[in-house]
Amino acid sequence: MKVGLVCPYSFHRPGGVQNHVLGLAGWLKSVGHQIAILAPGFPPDGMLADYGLSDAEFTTGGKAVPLKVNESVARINFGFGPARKAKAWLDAGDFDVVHLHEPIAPNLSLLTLWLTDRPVTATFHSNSPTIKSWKRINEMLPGAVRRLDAAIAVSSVAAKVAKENTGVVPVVIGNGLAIDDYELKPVSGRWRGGDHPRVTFLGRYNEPRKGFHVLTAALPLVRERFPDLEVIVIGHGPAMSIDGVTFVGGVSDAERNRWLSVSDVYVAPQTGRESFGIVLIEAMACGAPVVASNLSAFVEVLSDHDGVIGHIFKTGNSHALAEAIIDSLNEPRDLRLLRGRAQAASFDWSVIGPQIVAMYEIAAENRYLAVDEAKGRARRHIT
Ligand SMILES: Nc1nc2c(ncn2[C@@H]2O[C@H](COP(=O)(O)OP(=O)(O)O[C@H]3O[C@H](CO)[C@@H](O)[C@H](O)[C@@H]3O)[C@@H](O)[C@H]2O)c(=O)[nH]1
Repeated sequence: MKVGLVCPYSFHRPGGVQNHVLGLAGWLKSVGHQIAILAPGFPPDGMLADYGLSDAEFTTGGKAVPLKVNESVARINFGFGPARKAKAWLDAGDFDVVHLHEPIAPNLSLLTLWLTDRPVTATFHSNSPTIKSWKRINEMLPGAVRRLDAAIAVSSVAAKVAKENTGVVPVVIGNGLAIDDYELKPVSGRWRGGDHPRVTFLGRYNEPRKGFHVLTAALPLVRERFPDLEVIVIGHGPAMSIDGVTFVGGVSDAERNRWLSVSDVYVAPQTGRESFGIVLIEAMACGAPVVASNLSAFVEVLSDHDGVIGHIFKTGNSHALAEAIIDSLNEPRDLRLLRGRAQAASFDWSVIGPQIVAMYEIAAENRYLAVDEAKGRARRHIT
């Protein structure tokens, strides 16, 4: 199958949707499909190669501009320039299916949706309260969302938001990861990475919704019990200095996984609007015990047949977070290692990828039926 994937967010840095598109493209290619990616920005050196992709498989949709949305900064683009690029990419790609991500906002995915006559599958990633302007765009331009041939959401909460914003009822298929890229180190001593406990935070620490402030406020309480606690912060953001906290910056995926594999607790203190929580899966893949806020997407991702893996604390409450970290540090390090790893493996691309391909097949069938029906209507109109 020739698959064209569109990501509306700039590829200049890692992000949940970007990584999902890259991972999916890499897996599709590995099982024999032809892929092409269209997204704003330019991927940094090595980013495509890390996923087994070549430079020729990426086309830039132009420069992105930062826009405040969903308590985050989205780097997206829209307008005639990106539309021209999308049209040229569609013409050159001659795709069997076009897979758009987040095509409900004014962005490159929505432009591509307007421009293509091919079967379209969409994935909804967002968990933001209904955005009135988006809802209005979808009501004003019913051809846009109704044009989708198949729809996916990454979690139940993302499906609910998609339905509220567009009326579409998507099938839930989570984010994927390549489990073999994540290192699972055996536990040999009291602590996973040396002679003292280590807590790790991962993500855009300057974005309030990622909840880094909830963690920093919890640290003094945790240190009363574990004075030698080391705190590692992985992620892009402005220079910051906090006593006892090491900012390692934006690191490669391999380096990120290495830190996670020597962490005694991975803390996810996000305060809301998470649609899935790929970071939890990544941490569990590396064997890190998880302490996470009580967000519905997080609880869904952390739940296996025996209940919730790790510790959930009251969202935004630093005291509850401190207690959860202490409880987690007091448990044997290997308690949930294999259970977390098994949960992460259930999101391996070998599991998630075929479900997405099935949605491509549904999109092709639905498109065929829609075109056939339109032809029938035209014939009835003529006779
Ligand atoms: N290598 C590396 N990876 C990083 C770094 N910082 C973040 N990442 C990676 O970037 C990805 C996104 O992380 P988040 O910050 O948690 O997600 P988001 O961009 O807000 O994504 C949204 O969509 C995702 C996909 O559906 C959701 O999973 C997520 O909950 C959220 O709603 C994860 O794979 C994470 O490991 C870094 O410095 N280095």
